[in-house]
Amino acid sequence: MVSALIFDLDGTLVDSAPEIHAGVTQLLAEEGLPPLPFATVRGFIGGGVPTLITRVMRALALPEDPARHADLCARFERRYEDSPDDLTRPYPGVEAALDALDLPLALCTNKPEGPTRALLARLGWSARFPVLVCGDSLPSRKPDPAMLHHAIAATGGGPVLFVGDSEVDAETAARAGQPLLLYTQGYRKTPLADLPHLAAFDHWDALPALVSHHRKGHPPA
Ligand SMILES: O=C(O)COP(=O)(O)O
Ligand SMILES: [Mg+2]
Repeated sequence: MVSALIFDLDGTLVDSAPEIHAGVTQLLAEEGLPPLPFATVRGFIGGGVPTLITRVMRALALPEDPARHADLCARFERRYEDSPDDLTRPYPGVEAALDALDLPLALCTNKPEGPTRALLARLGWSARFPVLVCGDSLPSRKPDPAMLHHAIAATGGGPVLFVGDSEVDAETAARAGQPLLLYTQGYRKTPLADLPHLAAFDHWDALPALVSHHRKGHPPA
């Protein structure tokens, strides 16, 4: 019997790619560097801010420089938390689906805690997720399974269903031995068939019934 639902955030509950692209674009402009295409930056989302900045630096063939990387991460995160563009929106049907679920909900996101809390407050979602495990909550980030293990422990020990959108989420679920419900409209680049998952869904309207179907038997991942 499933006792909690654990959600990824970016690309799963919300489309944050326009905001992340705007932040990267401003950062690059401040550095006197050209912008990267939207689709390129969207494809860099999923591993957290340090991974995003590493990918941006590589895409522009910038030399590996840990001090510059740290500086760019810090500046990106400051802007991310302030969200001057306010471009991030829930995917269609998310709020109704969350309202319909009668299980404890938690977030397990590689987005840092500051921007996560600020976004939840802007969306009026702060009370929805009593448990938050964010990209800077623990020494490691997804796909290391520690974040998911932490979220499971904090929601009563499981069993859980993990809901995510990306290669990172599929690897995290597999390494944690947990079943994944895969949202197909996020930032995944790999064909669905190549990612381990219990079930997939294209629209949030389908999620409550999917959860009802899987919560009783809790089939193995
Ligand atoms: O911040 C990211 O890169 C991704 O965050 P997510 O784990 O919520 O998809
Ligand atoms: Mg995601």
